[in-house]
Amino acid sequence: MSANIDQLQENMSATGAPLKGHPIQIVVANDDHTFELNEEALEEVLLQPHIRNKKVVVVSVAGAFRKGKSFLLDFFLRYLSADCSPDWMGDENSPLEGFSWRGGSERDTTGILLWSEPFVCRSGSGQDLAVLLMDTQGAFDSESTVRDCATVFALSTMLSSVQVFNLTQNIQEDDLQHLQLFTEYGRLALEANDNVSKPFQKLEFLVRDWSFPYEACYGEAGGKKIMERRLTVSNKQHPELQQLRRHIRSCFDDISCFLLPHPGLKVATNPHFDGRLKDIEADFTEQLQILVPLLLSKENLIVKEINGSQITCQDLVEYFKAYINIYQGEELPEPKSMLQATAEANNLAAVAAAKNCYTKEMEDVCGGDKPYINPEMLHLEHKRAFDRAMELFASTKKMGGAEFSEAFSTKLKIEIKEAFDQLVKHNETKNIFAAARTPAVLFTVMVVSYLLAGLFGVVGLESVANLLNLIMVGFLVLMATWLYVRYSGEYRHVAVQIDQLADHIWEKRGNITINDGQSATNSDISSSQTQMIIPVQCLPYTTLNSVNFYFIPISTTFNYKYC
Ligand SMILES: Nc1nc2c(ncn2[C@@H]2O[C@H](COP(=O)(O)OP(=O)(O)OP(=O)(O)O)[C@@H](O)[C@H]2O)c(=O)[nH]1
Ligand SMILES: [Mg+2]
Repeated sequence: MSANIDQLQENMSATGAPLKGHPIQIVVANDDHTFELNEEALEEVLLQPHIRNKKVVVVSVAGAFRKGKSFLLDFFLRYLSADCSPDWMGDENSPLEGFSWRGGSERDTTGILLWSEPFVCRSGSGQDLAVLLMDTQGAFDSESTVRDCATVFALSTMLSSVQVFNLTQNIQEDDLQHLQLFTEYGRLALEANDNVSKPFQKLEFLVRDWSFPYEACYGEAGGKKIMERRLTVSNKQHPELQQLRRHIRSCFDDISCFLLPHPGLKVATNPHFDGRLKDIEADFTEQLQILVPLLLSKENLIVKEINGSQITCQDLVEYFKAYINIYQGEELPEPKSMLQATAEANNLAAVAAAKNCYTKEMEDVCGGDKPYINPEMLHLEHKRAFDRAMELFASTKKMGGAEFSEAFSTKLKIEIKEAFDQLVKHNETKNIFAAARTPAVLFTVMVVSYLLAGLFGVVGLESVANLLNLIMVGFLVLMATWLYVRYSGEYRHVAVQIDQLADHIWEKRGNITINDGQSATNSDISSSQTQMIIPVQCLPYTTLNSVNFYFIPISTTFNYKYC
């Protein structure tokens, strides 16, 4: 199928004119669900000297798999090969050739293909245009993800001037929903997304096997009737349906519809059918003779436009490269199936409800107007509220199954943990002792420095006394600065630094105890975490030596014992 451009086949078309060229895979679908551009092949097709500077017309056929897309494209090929002559259908015994098509239930076309030889056609205005035919991988086969289908549809819509949306039997609501999803995926990728100009050009709904000609006749007129019915927005419709219709209309400059009859049982069911006209119902070929010129006759050709300017084959190469890059990257959100999107939505709703339950419970315990609560109690309350929230999440009916919900359950746990951390911090700020920690620590250091300075001054160690005085002044400045910042609300980062220093000293509080060398007992040292004991014996006796002095400031820091 993925033939090489070097091996130019020269098939004979049904009209007797040589069918020059072959299908060539431009976008390759890899097994790991990535898409790759075959740049070399693309350039060989589009940079041929006789067409590279010509304006380009790109006609693509896209839609569900196994619905006769490639088969239809081969009739387009016949028409263009016959230079749009009226008897382009040719003789009734020639097999249909060109893009690979076949019967059976398994998918055939993968990725995106172009016909290797663009057709040069003179437009109604006398300009020579290069016409390209694009075949696409069918959507919704069992091997493709939603993302694969959306990527192929979006890429082919972005790169074509006419997108034929191939449907069977009717235009159903799910067809419109998929069209909405796929076009939105394409629109998202386009940078010039101003929501005013329409991103794509012509969309042709092509309904195959139309079985109700008594309701709407085959062809364009019947198609128009059906399309108006399906795409009309009315106030009676649910807003969701209205929005879907507006979205589709806002994506394309022109939308039309064509109803094709069933081609007959030989086409649909005979494994030996090779596309010859004599096996196809006359109704079908008659309508085909109307449809193909509607899309490809010289007067009806639509040049590919991007951002309002017509582009050449050479420009198209660059757009192919740019667009495929977008779909190879991670910047676009993952398009989801309806079930997945719905399951995600109701799991997220369950997470929100459970988190709300937790927040409400905790607000009753330690909300903004509630007083400080003991941290252990707070932890117990948190556990209770957490269990209730998790129970609520588990008991809420959700789509997607237990495995799918697992990720959301983890998300809920993380969110509750974050909320609890915030509550703990908030609770801390309500503790007036904690709030007073910084000034208390600073004040304590000042007083201790002052007392020790006096002590050292008396015994004649002036330099030590001066150093301690300096420390005291330093802490006085810190205290003044801290008070100013707290009062004015300016230079808050300075206050944060001072708080950190105070916290650091606070944390070391239990480690500094001045003792007389005797072993400390619980009764004479209030801090049970004594680790470093500095014997006061190393200090000379002072006037204070007879005073048993425990200096324990508010919420206690240092334990000094002078004997
Ligand atoms: N019922 C019906 N069958 C058709 C029609 N046109 C072609 N077929 C048959 O549909 C089968 C599939 O044709 P293809 O052209 O390979 O279909 P496709 O959409 O390209 O399939 P994939 O490449 O797998 O996406 C063939 O057996 C055709 O004979 C049609 O209008 N109606
Ligand atoms: Mg195909």
